[in-house]
Formats: sequence, C-alpha cells, structure tokens
Amino acid sequence: MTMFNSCRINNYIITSQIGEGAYGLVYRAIDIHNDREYAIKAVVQGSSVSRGADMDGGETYRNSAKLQKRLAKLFRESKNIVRTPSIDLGSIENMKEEDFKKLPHYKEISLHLRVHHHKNIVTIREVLQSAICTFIVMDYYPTDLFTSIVDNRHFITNGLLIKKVFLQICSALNYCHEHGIYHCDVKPENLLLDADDNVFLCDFGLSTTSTYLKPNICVGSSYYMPPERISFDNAKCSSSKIRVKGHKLKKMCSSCNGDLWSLGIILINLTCVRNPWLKADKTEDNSYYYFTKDPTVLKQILPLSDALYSLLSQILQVNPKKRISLQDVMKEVSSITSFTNKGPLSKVPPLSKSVYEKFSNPGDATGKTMSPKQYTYMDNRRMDKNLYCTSSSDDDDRVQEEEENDGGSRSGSLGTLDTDTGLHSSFTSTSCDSDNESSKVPNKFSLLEKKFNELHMSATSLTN
Ligand SMILES: Nc1ncnc2c1ncn2[C@@H]1O[C@H](COP(=O)(O)OP(=O)(O)OP(=O)(O)O)[C@@H](O)[C@H]1O
Repeated sequence: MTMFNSCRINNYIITSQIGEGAYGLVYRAIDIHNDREYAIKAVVQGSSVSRGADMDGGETYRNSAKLQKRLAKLFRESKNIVRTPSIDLGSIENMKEEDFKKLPHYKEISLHLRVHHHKNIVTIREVLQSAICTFIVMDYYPTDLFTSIVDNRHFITNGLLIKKVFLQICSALNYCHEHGIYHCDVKPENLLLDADDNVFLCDFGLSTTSTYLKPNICVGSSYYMPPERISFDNAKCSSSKIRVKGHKLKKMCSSCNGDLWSLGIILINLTCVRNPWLKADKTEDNSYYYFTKDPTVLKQILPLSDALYSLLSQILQVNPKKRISLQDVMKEVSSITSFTNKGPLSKVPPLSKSVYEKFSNPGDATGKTMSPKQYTYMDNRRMDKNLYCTSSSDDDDRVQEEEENDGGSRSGSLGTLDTDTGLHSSFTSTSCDSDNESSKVPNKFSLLEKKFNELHMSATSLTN
C-alpha cells in the first residue's frame, strides 16, 4: 500500500493515512496556511455501489487498493502536488437526486453538508475535485469511539462521561432526523472524539433521505444493523406486509427507528464493553435467537442494571414500530441512576436540567438557516466555523409506506461552471516538491471488527 506522506493537495500536506473504508481512503493532513490538522477523505469517483454488510474485507481492500494506485499515479504525474478546484459547498448541498445519478459519490457529501452545522457532527471545510477522486476536507479528530471504548477502556468507571457522550450522539442523530437525513451506519468507528471527549458523527456514505426503507436491504455493520434490515421472515412475507418475529409490519421500515436500534447497541458498548450479538438474525446468531424468545436473556449475558435493561428492552424492540422515541431515550439516559448491576457504573448521578440541555441540545437545532457552530461549553481549540448553509430542509413530500426514491426533492440554485452537475468550483494554486513515500498501514476496519469479535460473548455460550 502506498502512502503519500509529504504529498500535497493544494495547501494540505498529507502526513499519514488514518482510515481505509469501502470506498474511501482517509488521510491526515496539515494546512500550510494555518498549521491546523485536517482529515481528507478521498472518495472514488462515480461509485454508485451500495456499500453493505455483504461486502467482504477483500472487496474493501481491492477498492481502496485501486484508489490508492490511482492516487499514486496522480501524485506522480503532478510531481507530488495535486492542484485541484474547490467546489462550492452550497451547490453540493443543494444537489438533487438526478444529480446523484450522474455523480453518486456526491450524495454522501451533500447529505453530510445538510447537517454538519450541528456541534456533534464532523464539519466539512472544503470539497476538492480531482480527475480521479473527490477529496472531502474535514476537521480532524484524534480518536474514535471504538478505540476509546475497547483499547482505552475510557468509559469503564465514568458513568457521567457515558451520559455525556451518549447524549451527544443522540443529539447529532436527532438533528439528522429532524433534517430528513437517516445515517444508517451508526457505529463506534463512525463516531470521533476530540481531546475533551466531545463526539462527532462522521461517514454519511450510507445515509439516506428516505423516511422508509425496504426491509432486508442489509446495509451497515452487522453488529449495529436492526433486525428488519436483515432477518425478517421471508416465508411469511405477503405482498404488502412483512413480519419480524411474527409482527406484521408495513412493507417499508422506518429509517429513523433503524438508527435507534444502532444507538441501543452503542449504549451496550459504552456500558458493558461488549456486543450482545454479531448479527440480529435469529437463524444465524444464537444470542440473538434467544433474545427474541426471551429478552431477559440480555441480563444473563450482560451485567445490566434493572433500569438499563428496562431502557434497552424498549429500544431493542424487534418490531421497529414499537421502539421508544429518541427523545425519550435521551430523557431516560439523563435520569438513569445505574448502568450495571455491580462495579463503578452501578451508581450514576442523574443529570441536572442544565447539564442535560448542554449535552442534548448543544447548538441551534431549530432553524432552517443554521448559525455557525459554537464551541461554548468546553475548553476548545477548534476554530470558528465560517461556512454557511444556503438550503433548508424543504418540507419534502414524504411518501409514507410507498417505495421512495432516495431524496431528490431538495432544490437550490445551481452553479454555472459545470452545467452537468450544477457545481460551482474555484481554484486554489499551490506548489510542492516533496517525494512520495511508501509504507504499510494496517486495515483498521478489519482490526476493529476483529477486536469487537474477540470481546463479543460467544454466540454459542447460551446453548451450553
Ligand atoms: N474527520 C476525521 N478525523 C479523524 N479520523 C477520521 C475522520 N474521518 C474519518 N476518519 C477515520 O477514517 C475512518 C474511515 O472513515 P469513513 O468511515 O468516513 O470512511 P469509509 O470509507 O466510509 O469507511 P467504512 O467503509 O469503514 O464505513 C473512520 O473510521 C475514522 O477512523
């Protein structure tokens, strides 16, 4: 695998590779203008493929290796400096569904831009378009929630920190949902942390504007995927209804409630450093199978307090329609007084109203035109946001219980530079004369999945 240390994209010098995903490579970089660090995600141009749990590690590797190779060529040909135009963020944000058909990889960026004003969502600073890929320049965060939970054991004694982090995640998701964006890939690897333990949601690669999704579409990471996306009973499926564990469902499943399920699993991760099952599929996973027979099994396999069990059993409802609302989850977590049945998390203070407000409603989450992010309540070295949002969350006609096209209802002024896509662009010129370097970076994704696997309660243990 080639690394591009010291190569430059406009004013950003790449310092290391920090991520490798299904359709993107993420680099750490320094802006020579202000010495600030950024993360630059290179997204393959024209990738329209739906990224799903069915994608194996090999495929991920092949895709990123291909992109890596193309980037190497790009840097080589441009003598290690790539000069590339910056695309107007407003015109990306206002892209429509038909634009995504031409430029599918812009959907991730467009949906992300519609919500990045929230304080707990990663801020996009710039989008650069090169001949072979699109570079998303984002604020850089030093760690992710997986590393923090598993490697650093950062939460095992600190119930208040769990509350803060969890409420910030809820707040970010709630904001997305209010703006008609459903993340669909909520997992600890997609939640970044700053030095003050503030959380930032990233990776909108699977996000959608569809209020309802078809069942069994199988997108995301299997640990966090709700059962209706993977394991509804095909045999019992009639033309207009599906069943999940015998519950009749309308043929479409609420996207919002899918994200909610993932949140429930993250709450277990934070409090127990475990995953309850590998996959919410009762034909493939014994733990999940026994859970569907008797939810109190959760208390046998995890050290849950009665209060947390009660909350989890309302979140992890197999029938998505029966799940507790996100707002109620937040209130419950705020007031809960024990997470576990023993140890340091068995006593947790309830949050005062003002602290709850601070974590759950950190910024202006009400308006159509959002004010810049404000970093008010923590010591924060982050610079002020100078982007602005030009589009609103149109009151899209939500075609409920009908198959929906993904989004496509937002409108906005289109640019004049590229009549095909409506994207405005501007050019920043720079120069660089450093050489490429080569080195190996482990595939972090697979390492993390492996670690959680190791920590996961053996799927067969309940049968013993
Ligand atoms: N802004 C950022 N700051 C620091 N690290 C980041 C940032 N954005 C992404 N990363 C790191 O890069 C990893 C991959 O990023 P991202 O999830 O956006 O890519 P992806 O190609 O969609 O990955 P996947 O296929 O695993 O979902 C993240 O898990 C995180 O560790």
